[in-house]
Amino acid sequence: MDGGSRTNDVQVELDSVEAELEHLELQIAELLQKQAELTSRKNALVQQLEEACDAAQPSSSSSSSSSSSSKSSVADSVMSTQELKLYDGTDFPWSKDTEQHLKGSFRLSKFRPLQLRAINLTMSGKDLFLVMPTGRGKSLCYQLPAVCSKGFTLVISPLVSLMEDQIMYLKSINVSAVLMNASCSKEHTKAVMAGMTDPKAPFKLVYVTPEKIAKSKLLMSRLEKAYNASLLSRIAVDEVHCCSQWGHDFRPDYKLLGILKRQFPKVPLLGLTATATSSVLRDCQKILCVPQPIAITASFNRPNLYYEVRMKDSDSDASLSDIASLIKNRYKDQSGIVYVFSQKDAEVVSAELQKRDILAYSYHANMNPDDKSLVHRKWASNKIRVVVATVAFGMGIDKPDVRFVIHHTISKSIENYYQESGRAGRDDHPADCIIYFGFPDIFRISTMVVMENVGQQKLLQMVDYCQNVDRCRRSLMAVHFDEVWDNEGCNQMCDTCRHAKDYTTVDITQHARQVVQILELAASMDEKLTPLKLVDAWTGKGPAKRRKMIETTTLSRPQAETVIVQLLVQGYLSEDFSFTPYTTYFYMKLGRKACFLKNQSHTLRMKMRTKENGTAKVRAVVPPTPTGRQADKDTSTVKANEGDNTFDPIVPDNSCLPQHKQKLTPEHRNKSAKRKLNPVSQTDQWTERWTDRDKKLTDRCAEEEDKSGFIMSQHVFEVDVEINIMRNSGVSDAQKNPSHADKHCSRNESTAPQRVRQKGLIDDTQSLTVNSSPSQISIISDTAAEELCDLRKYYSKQLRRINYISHEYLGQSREPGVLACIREPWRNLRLPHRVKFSQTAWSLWTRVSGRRKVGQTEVRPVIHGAKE
Ligand SMILES: Nc1ncnc2c1ncn2[C@H]1C[C@H](O)[C@@H](COP(=O)(O)OP(=O)(O)OP(=O)(O)O)O1
Repeated sequence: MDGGSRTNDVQVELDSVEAELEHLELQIAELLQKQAELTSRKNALVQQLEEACDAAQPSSSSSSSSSSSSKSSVADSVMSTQELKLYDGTDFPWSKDTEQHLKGSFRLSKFRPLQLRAINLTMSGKDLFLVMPTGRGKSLCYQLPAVCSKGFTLVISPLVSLMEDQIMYLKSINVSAVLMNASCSKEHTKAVMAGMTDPKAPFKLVYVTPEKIAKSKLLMSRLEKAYNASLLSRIAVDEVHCCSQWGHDFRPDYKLLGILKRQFPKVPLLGLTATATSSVLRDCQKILCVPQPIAITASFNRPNLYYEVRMKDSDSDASLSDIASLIKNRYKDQSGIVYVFSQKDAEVVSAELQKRDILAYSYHANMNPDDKSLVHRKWASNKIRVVVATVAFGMGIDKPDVRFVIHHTISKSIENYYQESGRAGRDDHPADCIIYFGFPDIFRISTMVVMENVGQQKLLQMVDYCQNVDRCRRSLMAVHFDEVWDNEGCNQMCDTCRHAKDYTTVDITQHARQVVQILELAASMDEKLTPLKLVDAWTGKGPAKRRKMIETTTLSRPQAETVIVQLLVQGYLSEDFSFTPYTTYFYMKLGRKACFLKNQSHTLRMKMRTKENGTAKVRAVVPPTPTGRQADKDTSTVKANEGDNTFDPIVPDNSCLPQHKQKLTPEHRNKSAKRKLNPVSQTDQWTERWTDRDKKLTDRCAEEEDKSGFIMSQHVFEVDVEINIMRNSGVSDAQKNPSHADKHCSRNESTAPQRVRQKGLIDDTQSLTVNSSPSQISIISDTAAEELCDLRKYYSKQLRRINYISHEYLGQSREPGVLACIREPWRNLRLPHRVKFSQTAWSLWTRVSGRRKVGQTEVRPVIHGAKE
């Protein structure tokens, strides 16, 4: 057996092993997915069973209302549900006192679910993590115990404004509380420090920032004294999720709070948060050095909130008009927040709403504090109805009658969304939470969170929440917050439950394959596509040359975007980032599951909205009646984002295949004739076309290398190639001094987009001779040099290839033209598997020639594929 055939055999076996491995990976992924589904189902069933057993056992607890809305995770190992229920009782030594202060000091008639349990647990000296939805009354769980205990409670809170709000409130109910932060006067700090060790306890709560704990040794020594005198009664860590890097608001100084439990082990610690998954809680437990905390997690559910996602119109004016129409009709005279992505957006959107006769003010971190507090006060007193705000308007906003929270741009994570939207309906009356979900917004946020630990992952979860019309919005949140959820619990208070009949499942396998094909093609051309370019390419926009090379889709642009988002969320596509000193670029690339699409049996489905909304009668949120119930009225007829949030059904048969823009070769015609005789399945056709394409590319390369000039055969592409020609007369200075031009050309190799034009080194009018061995010399005309330098700045890597390939490709040609050459060709240039120089040259030329008009004299050989 000769060397050649042995290599061949090895290659064949390698291909077969690779194919088998790919198949196995597919099976493994599918099995893993199945395993995840079953595990989640199993957990749900186990939990149901446990709850059934608990219910069957006699309970000594006096309160049952709270238990149904809670679950415990970290607590499981420490206390059984049964034991926990004991803490719902009112027969503790402190029960009378707490009851009295609840009504007397705090002027509240009764506890909300889980408040009593949390208070009893912390009063018993237990360490506790309390996860309770925003606005449910977590603060009471440490404020009331503080009032009922000897000494003072240390409260660690992330925001000074939040502390100030609380202190103002506590003062209004005659509970003494102080705060200490970096901007407090020396006298104030001294007085607070002294008060900490005063047995008369001049204050019941001391609020500090985590930074203060981390930085002030004096404070630690005072705390130690207070601890030794048994005056440090409790430590409350508000927004405890800030400890964990996996939480959505990680604050480095929270990581240092472990010192508290290490120094004061006997003091009960109470961590509070509205949003923390069990893994975040475990992280917090470790960071805070709490050996065996009890976790009480209230249901995340806010039954009075209606959740809705609307597709955002690509025309920003249209989406703003839609928001304005909602505010003026559905939420007439009611209070609300419009959350936006950036400070600039806050200003633009508020100005646009004002133009539409809505009294909306902007609010963002960059405003001066007086302006911020003015906006806050005016809004709180209903002098203005709408605040258009960034996330800076978040923690500590406690207006009870917020009837709507509209997200002009999606939040960066589900946790963030939950908190932001949770500002609505704190008075327990109905309120709406609406997101405007726009395709480009995903990538705006993506570049912002790229540096965050799990920023991308969290953003994709948020995108999934918006895109997914398969499941109740509450159930998606429940999964996120590790809560077992029964869909019935939604009570039609989300758009997917309310419009369930308007959705249908469609097969998007073929569409997915087209997208993958475009990205593969782009990769083979060493080109990166931004999400918008990808949609452009797929929907038939962009350079004519590219359109001819790909299968464009018949889907509308919003549908195409929906499919791409789905592929991204499901891992068929993934993100690729490129950093420059000035900005971050976001590109799409194939995801880990893209290879599955080559498997004929692999199908991909998604639910889409099929029914046109038309002029929708929408529920008008009317001010609550005195009984707290809100009447649902079909009074206002609003054009509810007409047509935007609906999709035509994507027909899951061959009719959805896009038109082929490629010219049919005789060979293709034969093939299609054969197909008519022997029909193959759609997937077969695809696979055939796919492998056909790969093979053709390889074949074409081989042929190209064999032949001189621009003769293409057996290829379906039709490409215009422009070549810069310099006339054959004389040798330039540059030619005599190759290094000169070389230097000129390679001076700036930065890939950062710059548009500095280079001054010519060579006279434009000079004519150059093409050397038979171009890689040995540097010939370059002024114009070509300028062109190359300019292009190099964009595509330095590709240009190296162009330069080199130009000579490989054009050097032997009979054409007297050469674009440029470089002294040292990139001998180690690594091209993707099976991609040859000529092929790469071809694609680069195609692209570059589409982008730039080069040179003084142009030859435009039109190469028609498939013309032998
Ligand atoms: N038992 C109760 N009965 C009636 N109102 C209550 C009760 N407990 C608290 N509240 C009110 C006080 C506040 O106006 C409002 C929200 O309480 P608060 O403690 O600020 O919520 P929270 O701390 O859970 O929200 P956030 O996560 O936004 O900080 O609820």
